[in-house]
Amino acid sequence: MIKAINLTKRFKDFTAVDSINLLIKPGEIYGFLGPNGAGKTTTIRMLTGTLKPTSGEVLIMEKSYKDYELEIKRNIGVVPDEPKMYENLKGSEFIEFIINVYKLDPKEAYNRFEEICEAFNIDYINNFIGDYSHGMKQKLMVASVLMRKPKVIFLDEPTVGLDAKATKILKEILHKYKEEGCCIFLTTHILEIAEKMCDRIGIIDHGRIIAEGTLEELRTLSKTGSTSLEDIFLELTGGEEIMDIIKDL
Ligand SMILES: Nc1ncnc2c1ncn2[C@@H]1O[C@H](COP(=O)(O)OP(=O)(O)OP(=O)(O)O)[C@@H](O)[C@H]1O
Repeated sequence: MIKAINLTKRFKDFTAVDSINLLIKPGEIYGFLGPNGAGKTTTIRMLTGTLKPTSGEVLIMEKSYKDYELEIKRNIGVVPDEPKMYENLKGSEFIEFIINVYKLDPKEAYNRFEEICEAFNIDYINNFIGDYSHGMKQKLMVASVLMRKPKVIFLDEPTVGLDAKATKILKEILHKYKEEGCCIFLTTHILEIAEKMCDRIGIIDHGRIIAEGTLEELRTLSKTGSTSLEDIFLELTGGEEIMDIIKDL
């Protein structure tokens, strides 16, 4: 469902994403991890058609953005790291806008939206988005994507700003969608989320995928025999040295 072939992005002479390959299937939750600045958001932006790769190719449901941009965009849902919404719209107007843009059946969409609002405690859609907190915007953005039930969902740091209950609900909904055959690609710094939710994990560092596999497969890469994703992540990305520095502080 999601395929990246030698995907590369250069900003002038800096290579942010360096020839990465991905293959993510229906019914799979793929966690994309990496230190700050590793290339996660740049990758998501290329996978979702908002940033043109320098070279390489992205295929979503075996189609490329070059030839099928609109069709792909109708079938994917994107929760960006910063929820960008029109601040002078009310939440209800934003939802109406989404229903119109995606030509959704209004009755069906509103029914689903209401259910999601109940689950996420969204009771503020008659207020202006400009007055929402980051978490309130994030919940509305997540709801506007889930309402459409897209076949492929990309989430960049989806739990940032969400409270514990909303995080739990999001995890449950994503699990349900995965069971129904949806393909989910998410980035997170919360390794516990990756550990518990993801079928496979890819670790990117300096623009290159340095490890990929199930949690079991990643555990075999640990030189110290550790089974915790946090230890494996730090081993692979050089974070262990930092622990030595902290000891000396
Ligand atoms: N438009 C841009 N112009 C120049 N450099 C950029 C641009 N966008 C991203 N970069 C650089 O590309 C690298 C990867 O950035 P990216 O946002 O993909 O990292 P990330 O893994 O998502 O990081 P974080 O976990 O901190 O969000 C960084 O060094 C960043 O400064």
